[in-house]
Amino acid sequence: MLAIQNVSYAYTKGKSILKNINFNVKQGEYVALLGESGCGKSTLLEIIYGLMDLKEGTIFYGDKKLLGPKFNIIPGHPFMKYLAQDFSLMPFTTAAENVGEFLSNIYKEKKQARVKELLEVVDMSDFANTKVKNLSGGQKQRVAIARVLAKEPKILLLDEPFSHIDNFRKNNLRRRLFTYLKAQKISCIVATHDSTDALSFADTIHIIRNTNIIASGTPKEIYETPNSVYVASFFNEVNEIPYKLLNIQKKGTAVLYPEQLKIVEKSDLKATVLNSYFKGSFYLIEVKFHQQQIIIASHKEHTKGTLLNISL
Ligand SMILES: Nc1ncnc2c1ncn2[C@@H]1O[C@H](COP(=O)(O)OP(=O)(O)OP(=O)(O)O)[C@@H](O)[C@H]1O
Repeated sequence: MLAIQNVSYAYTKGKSILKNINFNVKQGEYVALLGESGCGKSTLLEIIYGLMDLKEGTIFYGDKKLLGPKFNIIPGHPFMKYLAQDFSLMPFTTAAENVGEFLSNIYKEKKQARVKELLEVVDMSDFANTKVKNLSGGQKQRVAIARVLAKEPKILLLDEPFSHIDNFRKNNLRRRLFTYLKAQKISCIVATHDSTDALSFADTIHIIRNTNIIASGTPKEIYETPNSVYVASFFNEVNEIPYKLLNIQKKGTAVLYPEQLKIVEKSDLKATVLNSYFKGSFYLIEVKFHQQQIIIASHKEHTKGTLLNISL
């Protein structure tokens, strides 16, 4: 449906932000772009939306080549909506008016029903008649999400869509929004730092580093077989332990999440407890293993100085 082919970009000559980016997005697919701050996620969304002219690379929507502002008087495309980090709302009108701004006034009842439906998706029905300037940051963000959905885009580009929303609401909102998008077969590309956005909901994750996509796959593939510490560290704490310290006859270093190390009754591998951190349903135990500090998940707390037997 959407094909991003060999896209490269530099704001200033000789300083590449993105190099040879390639990926496809199918109808109804949710693609997450994950990467550290400044790696070019927003730039890529802006390019896809048509806010920048490309010197290298092409973007196709089906057979149609998408062009930048040089060729489009009004940048952007009718089938695609982009939610930037600044929301772009009208502060002096109500949440409902913002959501309905681009909907036709000819069919008033239809418009009202659509606005109501979308405010329900983002759990903002109670604030329908509140002026946007009187809403909190998170509430504004929810109105902005409803607004980009109003005209039933085929593709949605979301830049850190839940960054202002507290955890209590975030999980609920994510479930509602992504269920809605799947049901409507709306494709979406989300730029995020938040691993939950990606792990729990995305169909495909692309991880960007130093101008390139360095890992792509389903959330399960990327989580279970990360190709580097950078990739793994988006999802969890990570330990890098030389194989020889784990008594494994292999060159190199193992990349292990805390839950991949176990505390057992007996083992040749000994570690001394430095700290226990309560994480709600489990503890993270920081231990000294040889000269290294590593982190192990445990269902119970361990007191400082305890000698633990550990294994893989
Ligand atoms: N208009 C611009 N002119 C020049 N450089 C820019 C411009 N916009 C962004 N940059 C630079 O391009 C790089 C990528 O920025 P971008 O906003 O795409 O990153 P990001 O991954 O979305 O970051 P974040 O997660 O912090 O939002 C950064 O080094 C940034 O300083």
